Amino acid sequence: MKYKRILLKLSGEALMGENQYGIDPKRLAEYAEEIRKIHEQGIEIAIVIGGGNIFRGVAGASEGMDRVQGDYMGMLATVINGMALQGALESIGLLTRLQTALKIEAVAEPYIKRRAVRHLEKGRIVIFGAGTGNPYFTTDTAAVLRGIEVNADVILKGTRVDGVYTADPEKDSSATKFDLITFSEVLKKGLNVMDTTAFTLSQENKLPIVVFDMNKQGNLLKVCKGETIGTTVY
Ligand SMILES: Nc1ncnc2c1ncn2[C@@H]1O[C@H](COP(=O)(O)OP(=O)(O)OP(=O)(O)O)[C@@H](O)[C@H]1O
Ligand SMILES: O=c1ccn([C@@H]2O[C@H](COP(=O)(O)O)[C@@H](O)[C@H]2O)c(=O)[nH]1
Repeated sequence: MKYKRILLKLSGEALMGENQYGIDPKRLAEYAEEIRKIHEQGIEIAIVIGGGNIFRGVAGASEGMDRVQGDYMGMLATVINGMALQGALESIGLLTRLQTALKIEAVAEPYIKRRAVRHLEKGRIVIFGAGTGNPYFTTDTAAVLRGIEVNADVILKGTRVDGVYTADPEKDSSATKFDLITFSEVLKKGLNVMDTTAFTLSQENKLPIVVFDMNKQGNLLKVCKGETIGTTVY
């Protein structure tokens, strides 16, 4: 395997599956199965999951809600997704821990870096919920932050697009995909597959990101084997 320890970023929106809102149990089960395949290869797995299938602070703010209030709601949405993923992983026999940046002690451990690392060393899958715990951030940035903190080898951004394109492929059908691109180019060209803060933090800490299609069976394992899947940002 190419990586010993990974930080997997899963899109909240992707959890909707074919639905318009919420969590599709079928999609959740598929993701759990993909994660099981890499776990059995001995890879240490930390996960950050988004909340876009439930709530985003900017969406609330655009309808008159206080932005900070909305952001905390978004962070709580990521905890709901984290709990759902935890349930799906445990139902197929994987050991997990959910740690949250906001204290919700009845359902999760508080985020403690040293403890997270110990869980990883013991082969437990660690899910980080509630993003960074601060408003005005995203779970992409949280993924890079936690990736750096637990010393992951790479950020694997599993999403519904199969890489970084010259423009948003969902809006521009003539956009073409990069196999490899530098952080500087991504930032200079304003490619928005992740937010600028996430890319900058990764660049400063020399932590590569692989953007790949998580909805294609076997892709996660292929990325971990080092096959050329998606786009590597370095
Ligand atoms: N240059 C680009 N290359 C590839 N994707 C791009 C680009 N610009 C914008 N995108 C968009 O980036 C998005 C990445 O998907 P993703 O589901 O991870 O978004 P997200 O907002 O982080 O999700 P969530 O908040 O639910 O976790 C896609 O919707 C894709 O269309
Ligand atoms: O560190 C963080 C992470 C997230 N938020 C809020 O949660 C939502 C959902 O996260 P996505 O990354 O968009 O999936 C986000 O829109 C923010 O409102 C946050 O405030 N801080």
